[in-house]
Amino acid sequence: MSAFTSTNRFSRLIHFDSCRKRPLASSFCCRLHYSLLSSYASCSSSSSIGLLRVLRPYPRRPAPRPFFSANAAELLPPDASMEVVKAALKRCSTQPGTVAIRSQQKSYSYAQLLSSAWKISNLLCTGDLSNGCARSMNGVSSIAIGVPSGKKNLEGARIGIVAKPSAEFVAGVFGTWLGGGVAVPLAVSYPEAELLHVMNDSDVSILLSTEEHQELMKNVAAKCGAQFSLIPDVSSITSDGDSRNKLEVEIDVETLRREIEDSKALEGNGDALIVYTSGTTGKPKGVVHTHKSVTAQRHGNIHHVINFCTVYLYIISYNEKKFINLNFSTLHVHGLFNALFAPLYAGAAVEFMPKFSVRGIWERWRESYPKDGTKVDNAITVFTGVPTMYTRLLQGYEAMDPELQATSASAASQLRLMMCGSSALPYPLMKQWETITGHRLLERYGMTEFVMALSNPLRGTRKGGTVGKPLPHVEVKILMEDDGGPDSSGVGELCVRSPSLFKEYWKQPEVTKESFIDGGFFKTGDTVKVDEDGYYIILGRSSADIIKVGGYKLSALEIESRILEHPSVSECAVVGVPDKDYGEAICAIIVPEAGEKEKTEELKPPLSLEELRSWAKDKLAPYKIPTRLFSWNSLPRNAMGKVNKKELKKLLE
Ligand SMILES: Nc1ncnc2c1ncn2[C@@H]1O[C@H](COP(=O)(O)OP(=O)(O)OP(=O)(O)O)[C@@H](O)[C@H]1O
Repeated sequence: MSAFTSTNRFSRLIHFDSCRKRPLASSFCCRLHYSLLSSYASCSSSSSIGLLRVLRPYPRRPAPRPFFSANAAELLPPDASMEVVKAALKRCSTQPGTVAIRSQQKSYSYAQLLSSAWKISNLLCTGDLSNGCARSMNGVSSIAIGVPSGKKNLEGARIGIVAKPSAEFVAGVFGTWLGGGVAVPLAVSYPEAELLHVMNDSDVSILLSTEEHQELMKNVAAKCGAQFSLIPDVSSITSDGDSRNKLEVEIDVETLRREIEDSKALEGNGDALIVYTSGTTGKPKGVVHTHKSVTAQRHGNIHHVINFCTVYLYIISYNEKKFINLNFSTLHVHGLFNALFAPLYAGAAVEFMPKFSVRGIWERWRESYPKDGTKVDNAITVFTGVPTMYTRLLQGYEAMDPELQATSASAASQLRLMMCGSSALPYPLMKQWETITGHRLLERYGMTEFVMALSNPLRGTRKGGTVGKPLPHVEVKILMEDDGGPDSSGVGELCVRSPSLFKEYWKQPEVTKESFIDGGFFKTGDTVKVDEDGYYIILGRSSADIIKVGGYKLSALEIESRILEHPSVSECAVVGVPDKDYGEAICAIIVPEAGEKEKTEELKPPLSLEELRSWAKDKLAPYKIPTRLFSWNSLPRNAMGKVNKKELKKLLE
């Protein structure tokens, strides 16, 4: 451990790395009360938790030793995004038929994916429609663009990609990279105003999309002065590969490999992606990720790809080599890096479900592991989601009849790994999921700006209410709120330095500059502390989740997690609202359990403030108990399932 004082004399920076344990005793400063985890320490895994009224527990999985696999870093390749393409190319040479993507009953091999990407890249660069790759659909030519004269490739031009999660989406991204462009994934579901904001902000010059969105997207492209083109369909194994003989396929793959390698398209210098933040704390910002980060060079052999590969490297070293990962979103880093690039890099197949469907997921798990306990070919083995997805899946489970519950729980228990991230996983939700499926969710902490930084271990103790420890090569500091002395609360803003850090906020040099402190550490804006075992506890966004009541600073996430234990509460958000006496008052907004809603008479809320306060008396300190309560039918959430608390506060005004 090393501790040092920052340039701000009121702050103190505490420096950790992944190998070290907790730096300071975090005794509580008298008027700072953060105790997200400590309050759980006394919870048994059974009846005291209201939400745990669940059936058939599965045995806990054995939790063996090391926190992070020691040799993970040695396996990491030297640059980021393009490394995924290189790995795909290698795989298509050595195992041409290996499935990369499954979507809507079709399978696409690594070779088919790359072949399409290569065509897209050529067409983006040359505008050549004569090579037979581009098709004409309803009078709209696919890829009819070409780079401006005098340029050898796209030279960093931004290529917007609007497609549901599909082989075409992946081919569009890979094709953009091979052509030297910067991919800007855009959501089909964005309202037009938001699409226009992102397109204009990132100066998208070419918009790629698929046939089903072409009318809307042509319009959007025209409004932004961008060119529009369709992404050619990627041929699938059933429609193409099966009908040709093995030798023919192998010759094609070899030619493709040579062409791509000879073209130097794989060098991949410069910017690779612009991903927009969720906009939970403000307008979405364009986060620029590079192929090869400056940090990676500075660190010599430490590689940018680490974050999205690390988890999969663990899995690889675990036992079997074949995984199928279920993915619904390619818009944010969780879906894009963790559930797409990482598994493709690792040689897994990614199965896309066009949109999140509770029934569809349970069905897919039951199909994967049918009643008799057997596992089918192409069974889903890995699942990663945001907490709201697990809440919805639980609601779906509760609505099933007992027989279906039994087969569903049994199927889910047979997946190899279930992960959770992107927002706080409430402890009651984690426990309930574990009771039903036997999986203790592997919770991680990440951000658009660095993908992943902290993680509970694949093998080892996964501590509820914490996000584990820094991943290998990730360094973190806490910018302390107090003087960091012996009575310090240990609470402060988390700062991260990692080979995977983004390069900049697109066209926002000032904001970029302000986001870093000396030494290249990025200020996350999250308030954290470290527990006695060195596990990090996220107390919440400093700007939205830390409520200032009188002299106390309280974590909204802690209070939410407690309220969720109430048997009548299905969802909950806690915010601070202005209060003339105390500065802020604690306001809880709950969504009642479905059954409770039905039981409730029209005018009587399912849970009154008095009932909540009296129930919470022995669960929360008096100053943490809400003084205002609203019961709503749903909480406003963004595409990532996150509650935008700034917007929520406006609704309460
Ligand atoms: N496991 C986790 N537990 C608690 N919070 C988490 C976890 N993982 C991510 N987060 C929260 O999500 C944030 C990162 O999400 P993202 O990059 O999408 O930005 P956002 O905060 O949702 O949007 P914006 O930056 O536009 O406000 C983190 O800063 C943190 O607040």
